[in-house]
Amino acid sequence: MRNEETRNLGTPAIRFKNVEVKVKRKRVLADVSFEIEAGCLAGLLGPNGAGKSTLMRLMTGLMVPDRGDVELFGRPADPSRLGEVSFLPDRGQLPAHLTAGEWLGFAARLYPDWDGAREAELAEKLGVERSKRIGSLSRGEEARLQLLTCLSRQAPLIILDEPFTGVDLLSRERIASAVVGDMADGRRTFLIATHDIREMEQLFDRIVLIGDGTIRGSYEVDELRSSGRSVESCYREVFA
Ligand SMILES: Nc1ncnc2c1ncn2[C@@H]1O[C@H](COP(=O)(O)OP(=O)(O)OP(=O)(O)O)[C@@H](O)[C@H]1O
Repeated sequence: MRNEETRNLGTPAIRFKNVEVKVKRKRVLADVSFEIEAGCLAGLLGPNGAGKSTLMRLMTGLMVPDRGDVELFGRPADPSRLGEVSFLPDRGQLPAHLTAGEWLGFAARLYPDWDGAREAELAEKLGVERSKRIGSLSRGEEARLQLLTCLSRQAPLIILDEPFTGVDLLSRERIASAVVGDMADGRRTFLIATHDIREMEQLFDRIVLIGDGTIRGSYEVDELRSSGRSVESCYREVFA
């Protein structure tokens, strides 16, 4: 668990209350309620098609629920709050004709909260080559550039949807601890949807499990460990 003194234990960073979403008359989220405390690094875990990406899109305010409320830091999620949210979408596409360096220069002008010093430090850690054209990047290289873009902002809430898609095993481990773990100092809140449970397990403060559009449980990872369980064993118990 992060340092309690730096965690805001008051208003939750994320709050879903009785949220329902239908897409083409199919119920994708049903009566979803959970909270993530500010300063926490939380994992959103669940099988394919469980509703993780839908839930994350609701937080950007770019999608609205059919029922229920989504709040960030005590106020309704809304597109006007995108300045507070750094979002890495699951199928985001960067402009293929730009080089990585040109894209980063554009992003620095686009986002008022861009941190140039952090960008330089993370570019090194993530091994991003500025001269490469985005259209010529491999999936894993593009994923690193997406992560760099997202983490170079100072937004208080960071939402990452499958940040490691295409990234090789050893790099996933290194990026998880040296990049995400280092930044999770209790001052910002992370929600990360991932299937890479083993690499992320040590970093999570909380996990929220979702299956078939409903919340299957929300657990403090310290409490899980003190009852002799791991994130992976809990996932298996719930979804096996
Ligand atoms: N635009 C859409 N049209 C039709 N069905 C959709 C649409 N968006 C989402 N769905 C459906 O909603 C369900 C949840 O999708 P979602 O992308 O949120 O799942 P997920 O948990 O992120 O899955 P994965 O782990 O595979 O990325 C799926 O059954 C999906 O087919």
